[in-house]
Amino acid sequence: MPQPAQAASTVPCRNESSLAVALRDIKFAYHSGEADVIRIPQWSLGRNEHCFIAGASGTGKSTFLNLITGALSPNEGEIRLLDQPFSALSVRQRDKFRSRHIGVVFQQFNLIHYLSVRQNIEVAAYFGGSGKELTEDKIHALFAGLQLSEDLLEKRADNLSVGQQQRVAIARALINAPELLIVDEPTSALDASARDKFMELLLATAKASAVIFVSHDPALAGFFKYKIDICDINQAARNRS
Ligand SMILES: Nc1ncnc2c1ncn2[C@@H]1O[C@H](COP(=O)(O)OP(=O)(O)OP(=O)(O)O)[C@@H](O)[C@H]1O
Repeated sequence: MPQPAQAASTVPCRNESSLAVALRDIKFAYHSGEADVIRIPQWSLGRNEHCFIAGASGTGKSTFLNLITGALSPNEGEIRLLDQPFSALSVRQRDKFRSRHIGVVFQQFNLIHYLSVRQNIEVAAYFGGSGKELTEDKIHALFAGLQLSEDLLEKRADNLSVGQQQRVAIARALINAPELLIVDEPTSALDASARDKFMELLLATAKASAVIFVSHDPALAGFFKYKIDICDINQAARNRS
């Protein structure tokens, strides 16, 4: 069960090599000449640390996640992931880095609906460089950890319940044992007891990864030691509100 929510806390500073994410002097606007949507002088997350990020609509949570996954590039500043200069990599290098080191669970899960569950996971494993034999073992372990029946493996993704899709999306995100897991508001379709169970499974399965978890739902903050409001780190949102 979640612990009661505590006051927002930031992740303490560490030396660079122990960090999963390090942001410095980040500025981002969607169009040149427009006001910045993101302005973060400094923020970091240690390896194996799990951080909950809340924030009102429009304060830049999705933009922040897109910068960290490399879907967007900062106009200024540096993003280092796992002690690598991620934002300075070419698009191709960034794609490769993402496949190998970052797992993402999207709000809408983004499973490939016409592929089977197994194929969805194998595609991620292929791009992440995991071997086929290893992948079978990992699927087995992940399905056990996430309490998913292996009978689902040959089902098409669009024939799953929402709860099953969520857990398959986590299995897919974790198949390459990513050092960094990014989760964007995945519990909105669940009732309170299913949501708590989901959180427990997710965080236990991702124990060895750094996790950034974004949600509107303050009830989920209690699952995390570190919790912040995006406005605590994003000066652009703070100045707008
Ligand atoms: N593609 C885009 N082009 C221009 N502006 C955008 C674009 N996407 C988002 N914005 C703007 O950037 C700001 C931050 O949006 P973002 O989606 O990151 O917020 P959010 O905190 O994730 O919101 P929500 O909780 O509603 O999903 C908003 O003012 C939004 O209008």
